[in-house]
Amino acid sequence: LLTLIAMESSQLPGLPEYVKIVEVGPRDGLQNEKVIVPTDIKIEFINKLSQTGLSVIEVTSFVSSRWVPQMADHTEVMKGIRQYPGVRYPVLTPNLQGFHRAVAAGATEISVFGAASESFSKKNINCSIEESMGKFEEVVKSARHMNIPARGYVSCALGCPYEGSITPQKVTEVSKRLYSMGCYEISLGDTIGVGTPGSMKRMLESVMKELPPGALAVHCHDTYGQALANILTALQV
Ligand SMILES: CC(C)(COP(=O)([O-])OP(=O)([O-])OC[C@H]1O[C@@H](n2cnc3c(N)ncnc32)[C@H](O)[C@@H]1OP(=O)([O-])[O-])[C@@H](O)C(=O)NCCC(=O)NCCSC(=O)C[C@@](C)(O)CC(=O)[O-]
Repeated sequence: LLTLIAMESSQLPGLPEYVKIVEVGPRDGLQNEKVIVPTDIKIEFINKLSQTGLSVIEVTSFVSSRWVPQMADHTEVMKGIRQYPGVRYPVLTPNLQGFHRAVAAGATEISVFGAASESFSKKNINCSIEESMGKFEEVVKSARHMNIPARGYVSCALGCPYEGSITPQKVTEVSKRLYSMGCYEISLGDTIGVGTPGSMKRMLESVMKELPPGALAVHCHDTYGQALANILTALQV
């Protein structure tokens, strides 16, 4: 699982010179594993990732353990990892409760996570898109007061497991709200991997009418083997 953001333009036509990788394995990779991975193994995994040259590693989620049991040890993981110089360790925070717990555990960067699909928002974080924006406003405002950078995810940017197609306009609208409230980077998630190079291009062209390309990332799941093609397209748009 990779989240990529292209920076600057390259000598090669259509390809960027530099690509930022946000490693999300310890969080997104593990969150759906049925067997609970022991905390010390997670810590060792993250410490090893830190030694690979990655500059951003998403560590865990400060969510409800009833909803995501695999992330119940968020505080122990956050406190237990070795934080290497030059590496950032963001965590997911859906609301103020999660944010305060994350900060208490030593988090110095956070992400809020919304959706462009009403049904997905309800199933994932138990509230409507509108309600989620209110919660995220509170989190991002508190983060800004503490000089903690905030990212924003938009799930279902290329399709929803419950609603099917999602319009690029809806993705643009949600992205714009997250950016306007102070998220420095918006990660557009192909949550169920149904995107194609064509739908990726259409969605990004819409979002890029409202947001600077440098503030955009893509988060591609490889469910149908399309992630690399979709990422390549995103780098070229
Ligand atoms: C958001 C909630 C918490 C709302 O859950 P809720 O049940 O609506 O929350 P609530 O405010 O009504 O409170 C109910 C109980 O939850 C507790 N609670 C309330 N907030 C927290 C918190 N932060 N941490 C721990 N506990 C919390 C709260 O204290 C209370 O406890 P009780 O009084 O009943 O004992 C819940 O729906 C949840 O935890 N959802 C998790 C969703 C999740 O982690 N999904 C996976 C990540 S998103 C993703 O994978 C997509 C992404 C990012 O990768 C991009 C892509 O691929 O598209």
